[in-house]
Amino acid sequence: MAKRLVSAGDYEQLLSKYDTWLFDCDGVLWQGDRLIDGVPQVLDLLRSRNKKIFFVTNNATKSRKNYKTKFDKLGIEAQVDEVFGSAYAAAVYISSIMKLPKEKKVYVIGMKGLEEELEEEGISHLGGTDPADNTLNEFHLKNFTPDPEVGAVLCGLDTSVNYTKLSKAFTYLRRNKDCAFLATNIDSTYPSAEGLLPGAGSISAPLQCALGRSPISIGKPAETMLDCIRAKYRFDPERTIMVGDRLNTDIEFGKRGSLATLLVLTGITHESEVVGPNASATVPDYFTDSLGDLRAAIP
Ligand SMILES: O=C(O)[C@H](O)[C@H](O)COP(=O)(O)O
Ligand SMILES: [Mg+2]
Repeated sequence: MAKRLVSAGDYEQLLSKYDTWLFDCDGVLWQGDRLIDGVPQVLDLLRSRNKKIFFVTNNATKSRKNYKTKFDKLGIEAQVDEVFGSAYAAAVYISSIMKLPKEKKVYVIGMKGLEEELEEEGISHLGGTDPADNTLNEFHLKNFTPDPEVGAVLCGLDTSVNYTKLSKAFTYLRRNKDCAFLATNIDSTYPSAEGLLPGAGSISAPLQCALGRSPISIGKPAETMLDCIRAKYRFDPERTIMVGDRLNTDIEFGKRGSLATLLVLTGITHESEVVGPNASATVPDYFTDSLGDLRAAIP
């Protein structure tokens, strides 16, 4: 049963109980570029109490460096090394887990930040922001010569997705059974400042439909990102809490990592999915309306 946090005492108890705080970004810190009220003050409070903070986002449109720029612009103290995004996790997965040979390439449906993380890991890529792929011209197979070195297709949130990119990715995957089908994440929707939009899962879904096969999804709830944090930092899972807005990614991710979980209602999930007759089977340990509520614990 999820415990709703209501009093200053409830928030103070959370602060005392957990030393490491993992924050989802979209729907928790912000909606699009609109900062959620009280977030900077709560993060400052945690830092003043010497808490370790990490940002763990499935949003693959930005690299860790891009996120540092966004944090700076929004007036939130954050270091690049505290940011773990699904773009970074995908690059690490391809280089260190899949061990894609260096001569092989990745066909990308995604944005600049994803390409930057692949480049940081020394992974060759094509597609993505290439102007030749970002066209609304008709696509004809007779005009397409697939690159024989493509060994994986990687799909992330791409606000410029089109038939050419989907057709090239489809052709790579259909013609080469050894070509890996990867997704940075499969979130169905994206919580923009003005409301929900199709998420990364809705970008790879057409390929899933056309191919009859699902991608390997690297972001939350998969443990890849937690493995990336574990590879760099030591933390006690019993004194670590994951704060998120989506039950089937953030809260499931926390549970799989044996972390405590706090759900906030400023993103995807509604209270009726947490308590009552229609509650989801994936129940957080705690929930509250907004991360900003923790200001109540500020002396
Ligand atoms: O569609 C997506 O990629 C996601 O909605 C998204 O961007 C989630 O980001 P997060 O909530 O993990 O920060
Ligand atoms: Mg979120």
